[in-house]
Amino acid sequence: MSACRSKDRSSPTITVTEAVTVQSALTAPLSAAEPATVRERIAGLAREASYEVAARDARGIDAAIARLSPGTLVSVTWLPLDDDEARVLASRRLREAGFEPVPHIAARMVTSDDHLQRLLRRLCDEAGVRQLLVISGDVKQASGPFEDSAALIASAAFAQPALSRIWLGGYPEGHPKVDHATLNATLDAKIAAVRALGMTPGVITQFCFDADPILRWLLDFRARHDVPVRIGLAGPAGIRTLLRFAAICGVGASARSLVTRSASIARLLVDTTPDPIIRDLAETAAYHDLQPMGFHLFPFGGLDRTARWMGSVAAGGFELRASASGFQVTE
Ligand SMILES: NC(=O)C1=CN([C@@H]2O[C@H](COP(=O)(O)OP(=O)(O)OC[C@H]3O[C@@H](n4cnc5c(N)ncnc54)[C@H](O)[C@@H]3O)[C@@H](O)[C@H]2O)C=CC1
Ligand SMILES: Nc1nc(=O)c2c([nH]1)NC[C@@H]1CN(c3ccc(C(=O)N[C@@H](CCC(=O)O)C(=O)O)cc3)CN21
Repeated sequence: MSACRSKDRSSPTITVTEAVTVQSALTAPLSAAEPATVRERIAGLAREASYEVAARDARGIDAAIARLSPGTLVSVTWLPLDDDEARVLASRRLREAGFEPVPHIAARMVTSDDHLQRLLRRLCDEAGVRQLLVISGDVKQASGPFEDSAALIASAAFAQPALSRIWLGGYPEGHPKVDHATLNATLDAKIAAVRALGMTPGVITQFCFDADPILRWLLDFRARHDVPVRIGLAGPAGIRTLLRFAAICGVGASARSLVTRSASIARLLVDTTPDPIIRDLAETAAYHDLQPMGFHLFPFGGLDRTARWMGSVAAGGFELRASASGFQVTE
């Protein structure tokens, strides 16, 4: 499919024919012979899963070490109340246990050039960090010279020889404070800037509770870039927890659909897993062209529980049950 092969061309537009072809492929049902393909895709995305943990979440880091395969990418969330010591220690523990730590750097919360230089040096030298995720940070005003992720990438301190891959944020449902055009333009510019430094870009998408915006976002992104994309999903958690985090993180419409989908009040007491999203993603006829690399799990219900659940999905420990609306994935 040509929309995907047009690697990183400068124009973000795709032709109407390409758009229509991919659009119908997104929604086209798979033929009867394809549950095996769906199963294979789901297990593949689960095997490639990465996880997020808060720097001070010692239990989450313990669970990562106990449950995940060495080499797994574990990103370390930048929370405003954490200090650099906690960020370096979390990454170091993960590296020493054989994982690939990916600390987040929130541009607006870095106080000076010197702060960035010291933090990046420590992460690379003391914690063996080779990959970072850069974001602006959820504050109105920058506390130092870095207004957004692009400013971090452009800084002198960023050119650490140890850094090989830089992850950027993708927003399938947009962002409450930043319009679509700006998100796309800044993402394209960041990808180019990362490449200009000789580093490899990648995208991790914001969690979302509906496959449709994810597929549409990927379709649009693939028309411009051949860059690895990890699909952000919230791990299994109670619906109240998911709604609370959705509000904190500015995840809108799909979170409201979570409530609609929970038909009875009793459902509020049951954990919500991203099963239907996973199924919808894997059933997409355009799957091959959209090239998702793997899932990125935000384990709001705890890393241990999320890792156990993903592990069982990766091992094929789920059933694909034909139903009126498609296949049900159950543990
Ligand atoms: N994806 C994730 O896991 C996380 C995302 N975020 C937030 O998502 C937002 C999206 O941008 P990034 O991926 O960081 O890309 P970015 O740093 O390239 O910012 C994209 C554009 O949005 C503007 N912008 C960023 N935050 C803003 C805000 N709060 N209000 C108004 N304009 C803003 C920036 O100046 C820039 O022009 C940021 O506010 C970021 O802090 C925060 C924490 C985690
Ligand atoms: N726009 C935006 N802002 C964010 O802060 C944000 C996103 N997006 N996308 C997802 C990540 C993941 N985030 C988080 C935030 C908090 C914890 C966390 O574990 N916090 C507390 C518990 C807080 C609670 O339960 O209320 C902790 O113990 O560290 C984890 C991931 C924040 N994130």
